[in-house]
Amino acid sequence: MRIEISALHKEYRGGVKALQNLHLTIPGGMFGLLGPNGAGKTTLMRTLAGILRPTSGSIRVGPYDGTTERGRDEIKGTLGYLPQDLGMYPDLSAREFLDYVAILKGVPDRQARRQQVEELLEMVALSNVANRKLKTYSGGMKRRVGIAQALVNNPEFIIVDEPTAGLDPEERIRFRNLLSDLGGQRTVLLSTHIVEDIAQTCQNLAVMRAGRVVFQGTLSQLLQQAQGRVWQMSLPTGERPDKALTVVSALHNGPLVLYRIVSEEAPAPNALAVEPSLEDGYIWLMREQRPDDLVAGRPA
Ligand SMILES: Nc1ncnc2c1ncn2[C@@H]1O[C@H](COP(=O)(O)OP(=O)(O)OP(=O)(O)O)[C@@H](O)[C@H]1O
Repeated sequence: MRIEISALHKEYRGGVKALQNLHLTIPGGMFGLLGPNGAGKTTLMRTLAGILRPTSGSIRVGPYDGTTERGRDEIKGTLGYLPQDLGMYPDLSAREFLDYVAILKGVPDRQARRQQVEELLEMVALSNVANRKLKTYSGGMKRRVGIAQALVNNPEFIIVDEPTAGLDPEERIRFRNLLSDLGGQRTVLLSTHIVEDIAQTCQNLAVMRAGRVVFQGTLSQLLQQAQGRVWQMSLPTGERPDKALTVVSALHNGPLVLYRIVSEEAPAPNALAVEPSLEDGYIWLMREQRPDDLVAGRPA
């Protein structure tokens, strides 16, 4: 399912312009949305999910028009949403909770519900603990229940907002793999400020800053932007690179410190250009570029 957003604005009461002239095309499959806290990602997710009304602009989700009341209802019918702050009833078991969500989502037949709930529990590897109360679950298990509730009724479009925050590395990898599997047949929009989550799951991504999309393209296009702009140089401990430079990392090694620096020009005559990582590309977008230059292939 293809999603087209154009000239989207959202201004909150009180005058905060959370989305400003935002253009974005999500082709289908896994799609990453990366941006710092406050960039407007949650506002965009909530607007796409029909929870917030845009101030102006257009949204199309497959055949549905997200700017009309009817279109928003149709989108809700085809959408699964895992918000950042999903409320769960701590005294319900995962099985009871999913059954409850299925009732809310209009699966009236008890047998059909039971079958769906069992399939979902299986998919997120929680069948063997499905009768335990949710309050006894770890953070990672709760996220898996969260994705299971988003999958009730097999939606074509899934929005997942910051799903791996607070998870340990093993659970994070497990959750990412689960999302990648889902992206095989659906459109999955994954919003995060964790660069590694996107690097491991999405070929296509957008980067947001201050309510705008400042980059849209593939991972390799983002890396290309940072090509020739990532440097390594060593300085004796106690000396520091110029304050104006963007330092990505500093690795202490005996009497020397190895700095990784993102900069248009070589930061020192002996600095070596190195291959950029996705994190470097992201830092480059955040620190060095102007928003208007950046959307791959078309203006912001
Ligand atoms: N209900 C609201 N009323 C007023 N301003 C809001 C509201 N919700 C969000 N904002 C503001 O809109 C801007 C974008 O916030 P949003 O939550 O969409 O960003 P985000 O990229 O999702 O950040 P985070 O990762 O911290 O949730 C921020 O300046 C925020 O303070």
